[in-house]
Amino acid sequence: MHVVSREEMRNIDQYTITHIGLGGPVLMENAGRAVYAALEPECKAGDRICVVIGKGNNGGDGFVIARMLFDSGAKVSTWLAADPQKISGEAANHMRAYCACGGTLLRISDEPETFQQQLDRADWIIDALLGTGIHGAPYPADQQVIRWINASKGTVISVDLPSGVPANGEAFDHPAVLADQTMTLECPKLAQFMQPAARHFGTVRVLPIGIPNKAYQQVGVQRELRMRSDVVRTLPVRDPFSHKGNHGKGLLIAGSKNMPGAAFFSAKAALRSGIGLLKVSVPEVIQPILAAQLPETMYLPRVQVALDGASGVGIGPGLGRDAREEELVCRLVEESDTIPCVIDADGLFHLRNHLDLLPKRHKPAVLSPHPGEMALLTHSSVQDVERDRFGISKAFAEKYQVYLVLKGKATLVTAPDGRQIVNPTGNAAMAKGGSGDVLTGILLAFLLQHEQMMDAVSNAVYVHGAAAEELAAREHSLLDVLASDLIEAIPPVLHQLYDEKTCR
Ligand SMILES: NC(=O)C1=CN([C@@H]2O[C@H](COP(=O)(O)OP(=O)(O)OC[C@H]3O[C@@H](n4cnc5c(N)ncnc54)[C@H](OP(=O)(O)O)[C@@H]3O)[C@@H](O)[C@H]2O)[C@@H](O)CC1
Ligand SMILES: Nc1ncnc2c1ncn2[C@@H]1O[C@H](COP(=O)(O)OP(=O)(O)O)[C@@H](O)[C@H]1O
Ligand SMILES: [K+]
Repeated sequence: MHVVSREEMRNIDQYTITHIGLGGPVLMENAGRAVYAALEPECKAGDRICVVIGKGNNGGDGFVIARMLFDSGAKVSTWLAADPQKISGEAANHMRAYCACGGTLLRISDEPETFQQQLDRADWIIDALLGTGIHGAPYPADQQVIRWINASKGTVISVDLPSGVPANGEAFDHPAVLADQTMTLECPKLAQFMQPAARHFGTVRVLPIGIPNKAYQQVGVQRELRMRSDVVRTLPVRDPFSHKGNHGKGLLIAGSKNMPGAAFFSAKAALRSGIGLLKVSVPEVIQPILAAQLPETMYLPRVQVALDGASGVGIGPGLGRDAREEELVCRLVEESDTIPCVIDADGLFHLRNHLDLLPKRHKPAVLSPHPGEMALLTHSSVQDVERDRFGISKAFAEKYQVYLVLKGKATLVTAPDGRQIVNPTGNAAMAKGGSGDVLTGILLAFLLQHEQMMDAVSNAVYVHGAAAEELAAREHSLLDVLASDLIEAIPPVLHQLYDEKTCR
């Protein structure tokens, strides 16, 4: 499923209308019909529904929804936030169709008190005020309508976008609808994955409105939301005659005296994610503790680190920040030139002054910063990173020729050629020290078992988040999940995914 910017969505609509010949009224009819079909099973007989309509095409969708509700005998009141004379194009066609079917239009500016009363009594409020077309802050009259909607008690369903939210997710401080549910038309917009916009969406449903694939190809959309079916399709299949050497010989350089756990989490996650052989390089002082906890791996004293036949390397979790480690990180990034290399945490800290090593590699490295580390790598602030996750990731991945995993809610994976995949899994239970170390291990293991690096990285991020969801869905709350619990939830997640693979 594609993820689009405002401009891409407009071009896709335009291509569909002009070159494919599906007219604007058809798409609008499809959009309104899709929202109605999603809403109808949730409404009880006698529920009061208030449809709030703006001047543009988002309002046009609202007319279609109002018409279908009216025709079905629902208790619908339809409120216009604009002058009907100023409504034009497809929206005007659908306004006329609504009226021709016998529907009544009320203007908010004529009867603001009645509007507020009806909003207060409504079980459902359909927000079709503003969609992707808004520029800047909503006009003052619309801001007032938005405040009234937000003060209402009914369930607010936003059509396409919560009104007032900029589709590209730019930071804003003006009023915007706080939806309970957003029925996104055709495909998710960037705003759904960015702060502060994302908080306005409530739960999201994506409703297809019949845009053909050709339109996406023509516009050249390079962003996708990872679907479960993509993960199931691309997970590696084990050859029944395989042996441990076929599933990767990983070398993990992690952990220090004060952070032995980081090495443990990454190593155990790699083993749980299918790696064939794993060697962990830690300072000698912590080796006995780790060896007792994790007897499945081999150990290599930190002072003797060498690739020594490894087919993939993971560097960084809990590594430490001394000059010795900086040298080690640089050496390994250079020496592991032709094999997968995952760099995280302290590895990124050291690498920040040696980024020029990255584009020289034959096999692109995988970097997995959280927003703080990304700010360090780009000499910017966390706010700068969060303001433009998509743009900053793309520029960095292309410039340094790396796979970049920008972590957070909706972790974003970017390939060296600029393709981007948004991850849908995960929850706030992962907001705890050690979660990232688990991801490093899954990444290393998956890179050694997948054909395509983009699949390996995206599937690792998906499984990592799905493990947290699995825990929260069963015996855990969002408060009590530990990094070690995440590792123990990898098996049920993989079990389920492989089950789905064999069912196909
Ligand atoms: N065929 C299609 O393309 C399809 C589109 N679809 C639907 O259309 C939506 C996009 O429609 P859109 O482009 O008309 O924009 P929309 O969000 O309704 O409002 C823009 C209007 O608001 C105005 N306005 C501007 N800035 C403003 C502000 N700050 N505060 C207040 N008002 C402001 C501006 O007028 P202006 O004031 O600039 O004259 C303009 O008239 C999209 O989200 C989806 O729901 C679907 O039906 C599928 C087919
Ligand atoms: N609120 C959240 N929703 C979804 N995922 C989250 C959330 N908070 C953290 N995560 C995930 O948890 C992991 C945390 O990684 P990181 O910050 O590197 O942790 P650490 O360095 O402590 O191990 C990342 O994969 C991130 O995407
Ligand atoms: K809307």
